[in-house]
Amino acid sequence: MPDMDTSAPLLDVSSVAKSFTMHLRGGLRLPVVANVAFTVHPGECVVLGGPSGVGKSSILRMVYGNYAVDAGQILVRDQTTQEMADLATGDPRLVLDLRQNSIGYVSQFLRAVPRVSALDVVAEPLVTRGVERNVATSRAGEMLERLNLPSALFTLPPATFSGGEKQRVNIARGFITDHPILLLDEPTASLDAANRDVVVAMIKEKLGVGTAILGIFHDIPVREAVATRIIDVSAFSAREAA
Ligand SMILES: Nc1ncnc2c1ncn2[C@@H]1O[C@H](COP(=O)(O)OP(=O)(O)OP(=O)(O)O)[C@@H](O)[C@H]1O
Repeated sequence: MPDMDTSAPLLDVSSVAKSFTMHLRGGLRLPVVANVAFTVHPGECVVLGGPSGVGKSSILRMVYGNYAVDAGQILVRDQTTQEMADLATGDPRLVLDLRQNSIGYVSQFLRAVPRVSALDVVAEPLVTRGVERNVATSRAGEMLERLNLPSALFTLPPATFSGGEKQRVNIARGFITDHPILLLDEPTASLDAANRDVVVAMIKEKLGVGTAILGIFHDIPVREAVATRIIDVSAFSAREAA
């Protein structure tokens, strides 16, 4: 594998703009952000800050390829080739490849799949990467134990779990792989103090091994504990500029 160049960014966003078109409102265009530009280097935790509605989640979703961009580049270091690949203009296949190897995402809410146990939900990203199922399941169990999920829940589907239990399953699933870039959308929003501390420790471990993290953290103590840099997304607001 090529050496990791720690001075080079893993994520390089430039000139990104996004507006939403409201088709049910006669095609009204709602500008959200423009000229979004930042980089994230190995071992950095860059936090997107700023008031509600300013575009933080939209930026995270564009970086994961969930929202199309109107303009700009989202360069992601491809773990396989070590080249920068433009996720903003790439085809869906490139987006899926990057998600498999290079960029992970912990959304705010778990998308519960009926009848799949919590253990299997967490183990699945490892299994799809070729890890033997029993090894993946045992790793998943360790992650869930660390996050204090009662072991009686391990074999149950998370659909009926509490908000905080679902969120812990989601975090375990997002942290079980070693993607070099990790996107976190308020991973501690529904957690109690003890579990928040576990997640903060898990984030710091990721940073320690050179993972580049981009996240949204409304919880101020968590943000202060993990952020290496805070970007005020108001600076990219397309509404103020309009
Ligand atoms: N799919 C969508 N369709 C239309 N408008 C959207 C869509 N997603 C977001 N928006 C609008 O874009 C703006 C930015 O939303 P976004 O969720 O990115 O803000 P945020 O900074 O993450 O807010 P919060 O801190 O409240 O979560 C909001 O005005 C929102 O209504």
